[in-house]
Amino acid sequence: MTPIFLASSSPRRRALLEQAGIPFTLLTPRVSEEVDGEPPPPHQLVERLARRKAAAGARLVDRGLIIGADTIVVFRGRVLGKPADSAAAEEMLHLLQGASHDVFTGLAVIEQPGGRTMTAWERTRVTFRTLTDEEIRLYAATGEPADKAGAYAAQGLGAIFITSIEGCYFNVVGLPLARLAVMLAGFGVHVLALAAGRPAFINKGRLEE
Ligand SMILES: Cc1cn([C@H]2C[C@H](O)[C@@H](COP(=O)(O)OP(=O)(O)OP(=O)(O)O)O2)c(=O)[nH]c1=O
Repeated sequence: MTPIFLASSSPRRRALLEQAGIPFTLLTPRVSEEVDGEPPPPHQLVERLARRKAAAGARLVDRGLIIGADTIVVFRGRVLGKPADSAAAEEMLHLLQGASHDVFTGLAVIEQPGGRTMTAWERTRVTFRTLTDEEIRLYAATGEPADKAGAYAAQGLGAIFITSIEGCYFNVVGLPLARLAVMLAGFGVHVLALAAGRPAFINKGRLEE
C-alpha cells in the first residue's frame, strides 16, 4: 500500500484525516508562509502555500503520497490569516461580524518518487450574525482564535457566530475531505477501500464521537 503523509502541524487537519479512516504519518517541516511581491488572488495563494508545505514534506520521504494544505479567510478582498495577538483577533472579528466572508483552502498532493503533483482549492462562504463588542472581547479572551485563520473556529465555540455555511464545511476547518478523496483517487488511493479494510477502526471512531 502507498504510504500517506500529512505535512502539517494543524491538529484539525490531523483529526479530519483520521475521521476519513486514512492511515498516515505526520510530517512537520518548517515552512514560511510569506509571499514575495504582489499577493496573488486567494485561490492561487492557498494553492501555492499548500504546494510549498507538501514539497517541504516530500523532501523527507522516499516513497508515498505527501499532502499539504493552507487555509485563509477573505473578507472583501482582504486576506485574514492567523491573528498575531488577541487585539488582532478582535480586529478580525469586528470585520467578520454581521457579514459574509469566504474561506479558501488549497490542497497539494505530491507523489514520491518522481514528484508528480496535483493541486486544488475549495471555497466556502460563511455568514456571521451581528456580534456585540462584549461578545468579541469575551471570545478573543478564550484563546480559541489564536491559531485559526480569520480568528475563529467553526468546529469550536466560534460555531455560535455562524448563521450559514455554503459549501464544504470541512474546508472551513482546514481540509476539504471530498476534494481530497478525489485527488487521492487520482493517485490510485481509494479512501473507501482503505476504510473497508479497517472496519474495527471505523466502528471505534463512531462509538467515541
Ligand atoms: C476558519 C477556520 C480556520 N481554522 C484553522 C485551520 C488551520 O489550522 C488554520 C489556518 O492556518 P494554516 O496556515 O492553513 O495551517 P496551520 O499553520 O495551522 O498548519 P500547517 O500549516 O502546519 O498545516 O486555521 C480552524 O481550525 N477553524 C476555522 O473555522
